[in-house]
Formats: sequence, structure tokens, C-alpha cells
Amino acid sequence: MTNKLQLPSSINASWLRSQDAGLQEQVAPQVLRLAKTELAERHHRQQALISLVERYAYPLFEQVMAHSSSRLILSDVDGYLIHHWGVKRYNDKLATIALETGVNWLEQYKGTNAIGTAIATGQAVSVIGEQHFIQQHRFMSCSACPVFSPKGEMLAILDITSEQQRHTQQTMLLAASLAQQVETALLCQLPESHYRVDLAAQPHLLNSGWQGIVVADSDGKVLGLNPMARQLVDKLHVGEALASHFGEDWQQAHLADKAKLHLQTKALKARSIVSKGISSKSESRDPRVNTAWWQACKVVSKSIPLLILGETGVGKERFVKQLHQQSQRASKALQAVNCAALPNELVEAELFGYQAGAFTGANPKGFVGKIRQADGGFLFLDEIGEMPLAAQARLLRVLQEREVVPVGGNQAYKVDIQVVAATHVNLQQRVSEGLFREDLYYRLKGLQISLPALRERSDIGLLINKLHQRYCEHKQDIEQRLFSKMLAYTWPGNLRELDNFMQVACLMTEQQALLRSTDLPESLQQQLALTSQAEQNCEQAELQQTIEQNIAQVYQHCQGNVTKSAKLLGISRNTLYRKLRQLKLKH
Ligand SMILES: Nc1ncnc2c1ncn2[C@@H]1O[C@H](COP(=O)(O)OP(=O)(O)OP(=O)(O)O)[C@@H](O)[C@H]1O
Repeated sequence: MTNKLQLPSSINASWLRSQDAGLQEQVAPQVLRLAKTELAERHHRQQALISLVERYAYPLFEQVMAHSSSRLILSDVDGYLIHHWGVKRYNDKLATIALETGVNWLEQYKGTNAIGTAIATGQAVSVIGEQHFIQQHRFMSCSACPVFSPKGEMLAILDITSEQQRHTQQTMLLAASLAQQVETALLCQLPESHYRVDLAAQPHLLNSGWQGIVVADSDGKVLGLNPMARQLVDKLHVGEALASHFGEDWQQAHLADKAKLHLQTKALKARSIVSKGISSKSESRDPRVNTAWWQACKVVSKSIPLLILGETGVGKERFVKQLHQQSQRASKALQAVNCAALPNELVEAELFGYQAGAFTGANPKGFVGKIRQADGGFLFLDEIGEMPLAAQARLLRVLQEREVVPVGGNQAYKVDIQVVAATHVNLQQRVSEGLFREDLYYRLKGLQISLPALRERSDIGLLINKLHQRYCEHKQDIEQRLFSKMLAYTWPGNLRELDNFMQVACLMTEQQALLRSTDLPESLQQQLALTSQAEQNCEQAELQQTIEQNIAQVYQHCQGNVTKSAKLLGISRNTLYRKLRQLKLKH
């Protein structure tokens, strides 16, 4: 048993709490485990946070901890492990002590451990090997840090668990840094946020990731702050005016010494209301979609042409419809033309209209054309990359002169339109192939934005839930396994594919309380299975890479001594020779 005198006081206090809960060091505690449906529900509730961890914290974790036997764990504030990331082959070892999703790790059930102790104290903590209260847990080391909301409520715990001998002091710093990344992302996503004020006691800490951050609305009222800002500025709360703490000129203070603090104020363009009558709020939680949204709002308010790029099914048309609805032109038409769907010879007539008797088969009364129909509103040119060259020349003239001359006529009609074009093809390449006019390309891309593919979006979990709610007419949960498969699937058809998938899935499980992959039609199961195969291949490749790196390191460490290296690696000399030749470390 560890000499308790050697334990840091915070761990000592936790040991006392563990004893008070009736736990015994030598006895493996009972496991408190959620039913699958309850876990799925908690998982859903944490989906937004899980997405943020995957986007802002996991990449750093992976970079630093790759090839170590560590895992990143997210627990909710009730102590239930909700999600984890890390090398899968250590599952078995951690499963023996129930370090698995759905299991509760509060101190009262598991004794002193980083997750439980961080929840009990509200502070970052490391529990290293012998410091665990339960003897069976002493083969591992854990560092955990609470994640706080912009209002200061504890939202979850992020924990790094490693095998004891591999745990270093940096692990604690990494856990704290990962939690900070997520907190900053939460802050920067606050709606109505207008200003971000970074604070630090030392100027060099201002852009270090360890600075205090306060986000305020356009009037300078605090909307949220991170724990570091709470520490640095006494009694700064949500709803208060920044001016009351930093003086009326806080906005101008680019880098000033205020109350012994260094301040740096930035305007958050992403959250500002860009113009009268248009909302900068996007329905998405994905930062790239949000940025695209506010940028689009901005140019649309000035009638500057907008070009939207994105794979098929990412929601370009829907984006344009929402943009139109929220714009000053909402009361006027949104005229959409699918340039790929129209036969070449009809594109011009459809767009620019034609005079009576302009060509055989035409309406004898003539046609005013989509551009003039869109007057005052939006003209949405979908699949612009497919527009024939002759029509491109005419369209360029409309954009330059802001007037239309119908086919077969010579009278010009003035138009006031917002042009939005969209394409899934590489327009620049089309230009270099001579299939698209360069001058038109530059005219159309007053602003060019890209909508990310569904597999790249950080809010994919939310979208799954949203569409599930839309199509499921009764109370139904999604099985965790299916949910994970859906998160991992690459969705080549993007939102269109997810939309169809969910519609069919809900229809097929109308009477069920749980949407399980085994209840889905075979075609949908196969759709998702494609990814599992790809994932397995990927894991195998990762494992292979780790083994190869180990071999190279051990071989170098043993200064090229094959016998010694083989012994350390636990493989035969022949196998090692073969591997070394494959790795080109030996001839
Ligand atoms: N944010 C969203 N939430 C839910 N469903 C969406 C969302 N965006 C798009 N969809 C659905 O995805 C489908 C495809 O959307 P949309 O037609 O806007 O994509 P697109 O990028 O214009 O496709 P294409 O390039 O093939 O024309 C539609 O059924 C739409 O309802």
C-alpha cells in the first residue's frame, strides 16, 4: 500500500472520500453500467461536445500521443464514460477494470481516479499509478480536466489514460490544453458574439492558447468567458459590461496594460449582424458552414455575385433558399436554373427570354426569361460549370451592363438581380480546358465559398439527430453501434444520402423504440458496412505502422544487434531479418 503521507493533499482528500464511501483498496468495486439505450441517449446529449472534441482536441491528442498506449476519454458530469478515442488494442486490458463507455467512474464507485476526482473537485487532476485508491487500477495513470461552458458550468471531463510507465508530466498539460481548445471553440460559437477580448498577465501569453478569453456582444456585454479569464479578472460575470472592468476605451485597447493585465480586442466578424434585415445566424454548428454563411450574408447585402462550390448533395440549393429568405430581397422571386438539365439550345432562351417568333417551336407570344423574372430578387444558376459558351458570353454582358437583351430582339431591359451560382466541378480547371470563360468566372466569384462535405462536418451527429427527429414519428432512440457507424461512414452522397437513408430507416422501424442496424434493409446495412471495412483496413495499416516504427527504434537502440533486438521485440531473428529488409534497414 502507498504511504499516504507521500500523497499530494488533493489525492489524500480523495482517498478519505473513497474510504467514506465504503470502498476497500483490495476489493474490485461493483460496476455501475448504463443500459445501452440510456448510453445512446446520453451520447446524443453530448453529441455537440463530442463533435467539438473530434475537431479541436483529438487531432492534437493524436499528434502528441500517437503510438503510445493512451486513450482520450470523455465523461459526462455524472461520471459516465460517454466516448473514447485511442488505440483499440488496449481495449481488453482496460475492459478488465471496466474503463469502458457506459460505466460510471465517480469516486464513490471507483475510488480515487482522475475522472471522478476532477468531478468531485471541479479541477484538473492527475492520478498516477499507485495514487489510485483501488489496487486493481494501479497499472494506469490518468490526467483529467473539466470542460466548462462559457457561463462557467461544468459540462464534461476530458481524460487521458495511459499505462503507468508511459505517463509523463506533459500528459496533464496536454489534457488541460485539450479542454481549453474545446472551451475556446464553445466560446467562439456563441451566437451574437461580436468581440473577443484576450487577456494575459504576460504579453507573450496572449496568443499562446493559455490566455483568458472573454466574448462580448456588440454593446460590449459579456456573453461568456473561459476559466482562465475567470481567474484573471475577479468578479467578471456573464451579462456585465466590459467597460465596467476595463474602462470605456476597452475596445480601442489593442494591446494595453489594463489593471495589470494585457488586453487584445478583436472584432468577431463571424458573429456580427451584417446588414439591416439579414440574419447572420446559420442553422449549422459547423464552423466552416457558419463562416460561409456570414460571408455570404455580407456579399448578398451588397448584391455582389456569389459562387458556391461543394460536392453534390452538400446542401448548396438549400443554402441559397435560406439566404434568399433572410435577405432584403426575400419578398421578390428566387429563380433557379439548372444549367445541366437544360438542352444547350434552350439555355439562352430560358435565361434571357426571346421575342415573339424568335425561333421555330417557340411560344408565339415570346418569353420574358428567368433573368427578368428574377428582377428585384435572386437568380440561382445551379451547375454553372455546364453552361454552354454562347450563353456564358451573354450572361457576362448581363452581369456587366445589368441589362438583358432577349434572343432575337435588340431592346435591352434593365434588371436588378442578386446572382448566385453553384457548381460541384472545378471551375478553374474548366477555364484552363477552355470550357469556361475566364472573365465570367471572375465576374461570378465576387465571393467564392465552399460548403464542406458531410463527412468533414463537425456537426454530423447533430444532423443525424435532426433528420431522425424529422422522419421518426414516435419516440425512438438510435442504437449506439448504428450511430457510431453513421458517424464513421463517408456519405459520398452527402446530406442527400443521409436524408434518404434516414427516411427509409425510420419507415422500416416504425413500431420500434430503438433504431438498430440489424433492422435496416440489407441495402442500407451494406451501405454502412462499406465504411467498417475501410475502417478495419485503416486500423490494420495504423497497427502495421506502429510495429514498423517500434522495430526501427529498437534496432537503432541496439546499435544494429539483431539478436538483442529480436529478443527485446519478442520475435524470431528470421522474422526480424525479413522485417528489416522490408524496411530497407538491412540488405
Ligand atoms: N442542413 C440540412 N439539413 C437537413 N437536410 C439538408 C440540409 N441541407 C441539405 N439537406 C437535404 O439534402 C438534399 C440535397 O440538398 P441540396 O439540393 O441543397 O444539395 P446540392 O448541394 O444543391 O446538391 P446538387 O449539387 O446535387 O444540386 C435535400 O434533400 C435537402 O433537403
